Amino acid sequence: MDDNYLDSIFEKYLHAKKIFKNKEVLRHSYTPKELPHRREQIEELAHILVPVLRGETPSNVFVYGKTGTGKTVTIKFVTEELKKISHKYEIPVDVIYINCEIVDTQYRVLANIVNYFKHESGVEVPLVGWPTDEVYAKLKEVIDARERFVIIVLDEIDKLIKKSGDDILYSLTRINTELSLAKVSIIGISNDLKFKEYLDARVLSSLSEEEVVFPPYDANQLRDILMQRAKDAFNEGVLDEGVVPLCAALAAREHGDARRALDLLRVAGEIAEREGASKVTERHVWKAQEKIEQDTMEEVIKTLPLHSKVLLYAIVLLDENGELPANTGDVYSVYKSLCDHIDLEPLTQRRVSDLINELDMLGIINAKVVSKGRYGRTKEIRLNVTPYKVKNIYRHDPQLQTVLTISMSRQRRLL
Ligand SMILES: Nc1ncnc2c1ncn2[C@@H]1O[C@H](COP(=O)(O)OP(=O)(O)OP(=O)(O)O)[C@@H](O)[C@H]1O
Repeated sequence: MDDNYLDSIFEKYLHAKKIFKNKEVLRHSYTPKELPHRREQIEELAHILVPVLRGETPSNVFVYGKTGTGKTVTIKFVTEELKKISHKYEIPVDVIYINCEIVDTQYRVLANIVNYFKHESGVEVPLVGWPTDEVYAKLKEVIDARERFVIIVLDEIDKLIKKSGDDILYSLTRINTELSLAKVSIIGISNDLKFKEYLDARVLSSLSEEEVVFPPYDANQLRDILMQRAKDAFNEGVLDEGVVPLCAALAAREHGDARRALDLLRVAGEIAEREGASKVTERHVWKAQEKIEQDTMEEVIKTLPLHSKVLLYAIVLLDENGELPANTGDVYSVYKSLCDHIDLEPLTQRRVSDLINELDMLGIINAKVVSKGRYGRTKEIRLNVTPYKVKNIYRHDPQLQTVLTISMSRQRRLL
């Protein structure tokens, strides 16, 4: 390789203006000192929690809003402030934050709460193994060891309820009647309002004694949020004027998601940095948008349930064979042959039709209903991603190994 060529690359990066001052500021885990456009929600939450400072139990709260509307960051911000001020008033407050996407069973939630106090109580519940009743009994014992307020934040509470039912909420929302010293309140956070349908009426009414709604941000609000973070994240003068407004406008179009807006800004900066550019421009934002969309789609395809994966693979085979658009019946028969091939009990055609709608909603395929005159209506199914891409994503998927090893000629015979 030409030495001069490498030299010039090193020179280019060495002399490139540094884009980021502190990239951490743009990460999801960073809690900013100010939260523009969340004043109303902060005040509502403070109003709900203030009884703590008077020695009274605050109501349970249900917090609802679409993804990226600042629910988690606002709750963390308000509970941190509450801890500070209650310290001043010498009122012991513990805030236990649990992400139910990760901690998604009744046992694990209870164990997490007990283990939060392990330094004080000396009790540590193992990840599995104890009878749930025993963990619950231990939880009451450690919490009630002294007078205090315990606020349990259950983030993504819908995931927990869908997986493990609402028994846990039934116990936790009633726990105060079984305690003599401590007082417990629950803050449940969700971006899926429909999950309330899964709750028993009594559980629902005690969980949502209070409700705080987080509306999506509009483009102007996102712009303020980005401006405030950009100040600390980027070096002065490196952001072209149109960059922040474009990130804000693109994220507003998506449903006002601040996380998406921050990702766009960060990825645009990273792309500019990699190019050795001295400024982040709108072109970098468009590239960032493309990259994020690709990454998201990949993740969605990777994490589909098994039957949807097999179904998608059937559509890929039809595409490779030049047989798209196909109707539900055609897709079903290839799906069924693939299931037989890997010893998987096929779902009914009706259920598969639902899965087709889901893949359509996720944007992976396009299923358009077309009228066939007096023969009724049918769906025309097309693939929205390249077959190569799907195959590449599934190449290392252990669940699909048997399907992937079907030879080309065999695949043709399945069709
Ligand atoms: N008003 C705001 N000011 C500054 N940053 C914000 C604001 N709102 C949201 N953010 C930032 O946007 C990102 C997403 O926010 P957060 O995680 O709180 O959203 P969420 O509503 O809990 O979303 P999800 O339901 O997907 O968990 C975080 O990085 C957060 O710091």
